Amino acid sequence: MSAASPAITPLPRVPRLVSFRNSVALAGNPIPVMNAYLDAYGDTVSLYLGGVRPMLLTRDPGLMQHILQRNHRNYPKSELSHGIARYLGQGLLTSEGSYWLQQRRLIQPGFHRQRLAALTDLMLGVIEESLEPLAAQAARQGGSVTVEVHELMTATAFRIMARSVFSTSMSEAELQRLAELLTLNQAFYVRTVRQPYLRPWLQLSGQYRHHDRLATEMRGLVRHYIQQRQQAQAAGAPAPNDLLQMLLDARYEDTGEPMTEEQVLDEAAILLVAGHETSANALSWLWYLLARHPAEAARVRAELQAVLGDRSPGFADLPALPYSMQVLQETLRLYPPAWIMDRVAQHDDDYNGLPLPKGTLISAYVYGAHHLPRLWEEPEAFRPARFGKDNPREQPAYAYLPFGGGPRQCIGNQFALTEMQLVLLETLRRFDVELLDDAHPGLRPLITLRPRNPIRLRFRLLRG
Ligand code: HEM
Repeated sequence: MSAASPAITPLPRVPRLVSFRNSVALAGNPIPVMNAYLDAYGDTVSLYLGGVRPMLLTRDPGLMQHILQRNHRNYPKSELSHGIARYLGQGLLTSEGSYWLQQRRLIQPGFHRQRLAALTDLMLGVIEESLEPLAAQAARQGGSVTVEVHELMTATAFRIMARSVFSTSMSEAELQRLAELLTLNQAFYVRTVRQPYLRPWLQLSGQYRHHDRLATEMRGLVRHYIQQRQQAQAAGAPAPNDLLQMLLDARYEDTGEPMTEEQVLDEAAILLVAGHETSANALSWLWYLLARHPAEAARVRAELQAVLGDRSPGFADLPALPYSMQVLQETLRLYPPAWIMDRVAQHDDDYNGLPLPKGTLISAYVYGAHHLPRLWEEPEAFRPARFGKDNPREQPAYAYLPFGGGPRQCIGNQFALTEMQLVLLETLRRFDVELLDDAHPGLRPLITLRPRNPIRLRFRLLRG
């Protein structure tokens, strides 16, 4: 087959009846269903989402690169991604075309290294606030405390994000309500996508209206913080160095104008959502893996002791702690929070002989590529050494894409890696982390890949 004129290859198709029969299983946990389809039919397969919506599912790195990078102009996000805008607004994550590009150009500089370095202290403060009560409780209880790690990491990552955006601490009740509203709407949205046949009933039973009200409440909470900031500044308060200030200070290159309050609200809400749940899930899986693999935890601790001695890490220390980064990279391979991404063909196209007619919905199955035995030796094994400098990567481009790829790659990837590295190091400086329950927590793939069941671990104080 020549690269210039590849033969047209008919795409394997999961029969519609099989798609429909599996739609309930797919709604519960799509990962085993998708794996089974791809194992049976090949790396790219066509199926019916919920037995209704035709879709092309792929774990082929080449095709993923084609839609995300090489020919990205032809592949905007699909209605699956845009639909969430109903609950989140039109921010970077949900917008498209020239509006997206203008916003990306405006916001990208806000994530430069100096800002990240400036946010490090704030992150360390939040981590300290999360760990200190646990250390105190462990000390009272003879040296250890039981932790449900997904809850702890969600609260920590949410606080890090909320403080990075808004600086001033929100009340605990507001934080919790905000997190709850985001979770409720996300779960509802995913249900409407995976079980489209339920939509008429959800409409009739007032579920859509209810969730619209929750979205209004969420926006109200965020708006309150924006207005508070504007009032403080009008009264001459100094400007904090946080992401909200970055959004308020940003000026469009062509007009010199700032964003409207609605735009700032949309972008702030998107940062909160995109930035906390992804990291929270990655960190939860990280603790599960390290508790399962104490030798790996010991290796991270040895590295941090050698580099930091007894002190906390600063931003400048992080590059000197490569093994902690490898542990994160391997966690993101095994449990990529953004486990699937969707795009839709705007015009007729083809890839390596595979016709991709206008309107084709394509799901880039990141989890599938990260677990493909053809690409990864013993793909289910937790082996941070894979990402070592001395271990040349053998995978093709786009075999590993926890932060996506192409122009819509995650804007917060450095932010996330910094935050996660700090959580990892600060926790291991204080605690040994032990597994309480041998069972795998299971997967709950919503928009992000959560653990299905609680992950209960024992945090044992290292000193005192
Ligand atoms: C482990 C943590 C994270 C993971 C795995 C992750 C993953 C991703 C992925 C895969 C995309 C691309 C989605 C697509 O192309 O369809 C994305 C986009 C995005 N992420 Fe992240 N993310 C993480 C953390 C963060 C953080 C901390 C922030 C904010 C501080 C953030 C903000 C965003 C935004 C705004 C976008 C949309 C960018 C655009 O379309 O221009 N993410 N993220």
